[in-house]
Amino acid sequence: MNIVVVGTGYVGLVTGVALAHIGHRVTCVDVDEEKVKQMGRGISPIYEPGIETLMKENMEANRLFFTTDGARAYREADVIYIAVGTPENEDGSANLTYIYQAVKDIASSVTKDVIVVTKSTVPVGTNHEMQRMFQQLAPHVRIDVVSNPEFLREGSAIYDTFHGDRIVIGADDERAAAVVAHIHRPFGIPIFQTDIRSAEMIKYASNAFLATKISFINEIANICEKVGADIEQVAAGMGMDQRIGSSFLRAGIGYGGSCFPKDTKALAKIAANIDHDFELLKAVIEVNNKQQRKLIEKARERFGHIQGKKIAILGLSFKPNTDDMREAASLVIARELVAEQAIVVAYDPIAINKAKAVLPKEVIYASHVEEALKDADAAMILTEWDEFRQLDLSIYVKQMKTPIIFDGRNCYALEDVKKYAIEYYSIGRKPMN
Ligand SMILES: NC(=O)c1ccc[n+]([C@@H]2O[C@H](COP(=O)([O-])OP(=O)(O)OC[C@H]3O[C@@H](n4cnc5c(N)ncnc54)[C@H](O)[C@@H]3O)[C@@H](O)[C@H]2O)c1
Ligand SMILES: O=c1ccn([C@@H]2O[C@H](COP(=O)(O)OP(=O)(O)O[C@H]3O[C@H](CO)[C@@H](O)[C@H](O)[C@H]3O)[C@@H](O)[C@H]2O)c(=O)[nH]1
Repeated sequence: MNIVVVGTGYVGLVTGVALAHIGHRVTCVDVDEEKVKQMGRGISPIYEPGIETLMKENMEANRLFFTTDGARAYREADVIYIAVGTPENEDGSANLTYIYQAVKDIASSVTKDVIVVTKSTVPVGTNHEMQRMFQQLAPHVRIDVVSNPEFLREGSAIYDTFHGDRIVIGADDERAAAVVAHIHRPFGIPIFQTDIRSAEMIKYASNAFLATKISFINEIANICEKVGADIEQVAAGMGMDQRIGSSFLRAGIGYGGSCFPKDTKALAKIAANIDHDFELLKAVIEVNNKQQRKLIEKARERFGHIQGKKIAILGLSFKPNTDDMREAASLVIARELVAEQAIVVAYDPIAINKAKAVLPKEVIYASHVEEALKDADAAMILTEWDEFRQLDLSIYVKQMKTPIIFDGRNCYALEDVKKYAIEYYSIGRKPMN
């Protein structure tokens, strides 16, 4: 079977590589010539653990190809996966420009029947609109649209693709659903087949639910700080109840990334469009916006004002093991610190290059942790990279002017911090000073 993947971002590239790895012949199409050139040399344009090894292996086995020539790829395809971006419009709704462009590109090229599988996250009704467009733009062939939302996490995308909890297939046509199920069967992951609209909704509802768990635990953390309870203990005790589950109960400075922020807003907008006021979800979003600024509040409380203070930021990406800066808490925090005329020195093991393009120009970059901490008045930990979790705490004492840590990801056990002359403020736990 000839499979084509449209868009080689986090989802498209991982999907293409994984489908090739289970034996399919896969051509990945992107409009970005530079990216395609890089991938043709076996270089991944994104940082994702394990991806380059799998890319090279499958390219060498002649199963994985990269091209900008979409027209040719679509002509020869049996199944086309769409994995282009669906970013946020100004009003919070999903921007479907790239989706509809891909539909037009495919419709103008295909000469035989084909199945189009939508991996991108799209609002309910979009796959049916795509189906309608195909019927109008390419009436000479049969094109079946299948919804197959993606659930991988950045930083563990390869693992998630091979070990996911479910593969959701939403289809109107049984034959098309069977073909997509057949393609995915080698993964050995349970397949949940449903109608298209439910499949589209499963994706938004799943992300909104996970975001709700995070905002919920963050609110509990905020209360813990005031009543003298410890959020780590509370989350551990809650998580032992299997009805609650222990995952996604890590309190911190909120969720970021390319999905939760935009997908929660898009779902609130989907609801608003049918005159449903999704109050709970709007509160989840509001709590997150406040939570991202928590360390600034703590610093203000501690210092009075932060003008002229040298602040070391440790961690810039929205989570560890990725260089993705989309909606990272560091964007909000660095901007606010710079606006208050603090001196900001930032370090991240992987994301500095991407960060330079989006953080204020006043931010100074360090090439290692010690350099960032040197003579700093305070450190703010924004991403829980292993490098920070495993850092010898004496380094803070040795390097900083005043060893004051604002830890937005609860990287250290309080008993460990207690052994050092460190002032330590974290999330949902008592301060150590
Ligand atoms: N990033 C994630 O972890 C993740 C996980 C699950 C679902 N999703 C969803 O998957 C979709 C893709 O997300 P992403 O983060 O991979 O996006 P991305 O922005 O990283 O990549 C999109 C790619 O599509 C390419 N593209 C755009 N229009 C094209 C066209 N007409 N033809 C060929 N290529 C085209 C772009 O050049 C880009 O390389 C989104 O809907 C997102 O919500 C993302
Ligand atoms: O207990 C937790 C878990 C996560 N986070 C934060 O939540 C954000 C998202 O983390 P994660 O879900 O691990 O990463 P993503 O790559 O954004 O993956 C989410 O978004 C993807 C895109 O839709 C989905 O495919 C995944 O299933 C979904 O987990 C990050 O900022 C994390 O720091 C917390 O604050 N506490």
